[in-house]
Amino acid sequence: MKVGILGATGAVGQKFIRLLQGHPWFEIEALGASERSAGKKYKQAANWIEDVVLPDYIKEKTVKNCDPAEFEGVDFVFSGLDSSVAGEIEKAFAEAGFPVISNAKNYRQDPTVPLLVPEINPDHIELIKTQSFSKDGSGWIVTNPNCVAVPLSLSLKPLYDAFGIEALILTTMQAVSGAGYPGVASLDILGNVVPYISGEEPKVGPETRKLLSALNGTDLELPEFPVQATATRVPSINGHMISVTAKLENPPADVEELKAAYQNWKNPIADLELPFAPKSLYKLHEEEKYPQPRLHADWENGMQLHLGRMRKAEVFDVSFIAMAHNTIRGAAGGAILNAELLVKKGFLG
Ligand SMILES: NC(=O)C1=CN([C@@H]2O[C@H](COP(=O)(O)OP(=O)(O)OC[C@H]3O[C@@H](n4cnc5c(N)ncnc54)[C@H](OP(=O)(O)O)[C@@H]3O)[C@@H](O)[C@H]2O)C=CC1
Ligand SMILES: N[C@@H](CC(=O)OP(=O)(O)O)C(=O)O
Repeated sequence: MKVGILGATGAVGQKFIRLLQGHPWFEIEALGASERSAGKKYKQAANWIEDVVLPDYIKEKTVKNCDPAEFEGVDFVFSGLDSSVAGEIEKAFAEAGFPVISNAKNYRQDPTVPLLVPEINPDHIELIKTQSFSKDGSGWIVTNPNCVAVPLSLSLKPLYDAFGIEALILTTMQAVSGAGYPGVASLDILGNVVPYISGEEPKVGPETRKLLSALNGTDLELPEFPVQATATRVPSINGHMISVTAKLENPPADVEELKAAYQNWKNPIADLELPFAPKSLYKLHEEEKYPQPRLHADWENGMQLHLGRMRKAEVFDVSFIAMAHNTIRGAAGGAILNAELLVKKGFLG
């Protein structure tokens, strides 16, 4: 299938370009960005920050405006657009009949738009049928969650299914790549921790509850557990780490029962053979000093969810660490996996 990338010059857009090299189903046809970039060769428009060589055929592509009329012949688009413009542009593409698979936050809480992590809520893609962006239904939007909500929800899903969740307290340790490029000023982050990320904390609870909700007909039945989140920026490059403490409805008797919840959990996409799905979704680290972003974020091509420090908690019931690559599992890689699921389920192609 021929794909377009909106926001192709940005940090997430570049990750899409890198990850789509050699993809067995998807081929990059068109690259879009702002009017500052449109009309230039990609090599002139983008400041390439990936640590691989920029492919020749991408270097020489002319960047387009993010105008649906310029994307004729493209089967669907990935969006890594800045959220200040993603709302209008993604809507225009959906209205023009393009499926849009977005990283941006704008449509995540729209009740007709799936907020999708294939291993958690693949059934939510049915919501696409309730969308009315295009008259014939050919244009629609699917979003992937915030790069904290992805590892958090993946870490919670087996616990939610086995024990139920009553409340969460968590602190994030978010890598600098999450802030895009040039991102956080070096004088703020080198040898330092910044205890606040603007706009981050209010997204964590609502996105996690939407991901874990049950689809009843065309309605999502949202769980009600409260989430107390503190978002901090730390000087790691890739890999968002979260310290989670959970109050559960029916807590496990011991740590072994807690770990067994992950080992016994059935992954709903395990048999679909999606190219970007990690072979083993959960890596439960037994060493107390793991997981670590620098050592583990790239495992399984950046798509694995790392868990560690599983323990009974003195406050609430259980505590653990969750960690995943923020721009791969939490952004471009997650969006590619979403597209693969949508192909397999007959929504794309
Ligand atoms: N970084 C991360 O870890 C994550 C990011 N996201 C989300 O993904 C999106 C992109 O993030 P990131 O790549 O870091 O951001 P960047 O700022 O690096 O990139 C933004 C992109 O949007 C384009 N753009 C900006 N203004 C316009 C416009 N008026 N019209 C068309 N295109 C425009 C830019 O083009 P140009 O170069 O021409 O200005 C660029 O391609 C955001 O919504 C972000 O919240 C989601 C999850 C994780
Ligand atoms: N805010 C996140 C990245 C991000 O862009 O999030 P969102 O997709 O929810 O806007 C971070 O700083 O690490």
